[in-house]
Amino acid sequence: MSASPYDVNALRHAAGEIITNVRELAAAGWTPATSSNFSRRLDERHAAITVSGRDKGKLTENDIMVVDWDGKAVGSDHRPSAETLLHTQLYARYPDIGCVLHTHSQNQTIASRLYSGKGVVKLDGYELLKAFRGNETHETEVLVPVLPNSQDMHTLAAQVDALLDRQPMWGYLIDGHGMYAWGRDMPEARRHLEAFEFLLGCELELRKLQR
Ligand SMILES: CSC[C@@H](O)[C@@H](O)C(=O)COP(=O)(O)O
Ligand SMILES: [Zn+2]
Repeated sequence: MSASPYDVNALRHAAGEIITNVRELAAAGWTPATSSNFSRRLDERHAAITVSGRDKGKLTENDIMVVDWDGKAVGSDHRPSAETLLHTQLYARYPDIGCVLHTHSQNQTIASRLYSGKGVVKLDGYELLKAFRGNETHETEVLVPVLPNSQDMHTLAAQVDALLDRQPMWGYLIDGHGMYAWGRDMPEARRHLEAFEFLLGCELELRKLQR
């Protein structure tokens, strides 16, 4: 029997981490109707990612599989997330990225609709901006790009790459779709995702009050 191309213990650990964290994100209502997908880097060529179409609130080890940077399944007959390329492009580009989270919360979806014309949500002056790695003061701004939605992941991935060529970022919105956020590991990716969610919620509430 040939050896596995990835560390099976690393997979087990990554799967446990995804399952625990995603259960909490799902309980918050951020993964409705089987939407959303989640991944964790295993090594310099492989990531653990959710199987396509599964109920993200009820994940088990069977719902997590391995892919390479081309988005191809490794050692599994399951179909990886339809949006696998949006995860693997980040791992391939940044060796220090260890976790990518994609959710469909109501705040993320509504903000993506409201700001798709501008193509960006500007977050500035919030203390919570310090939740993003590298920020040490509220006196800064974080720009959250809003990309047009597409069912063609190569098109979306090319747009993300073009953005990353211009500016460092920890996440983006897709119009009418949801949010991608990432970090060096699960706690950091989750902190970034939660900060985006909170701050987008603030912007939406402010818009209502300012009407
Ligand atoms: C159930 S509609 C949402 C999907 O089209 C997609 O955007 C999504 O987030 C989940 O796709 P999946 O293939 O399960 O990873
Ligand atoms: Zn999605």
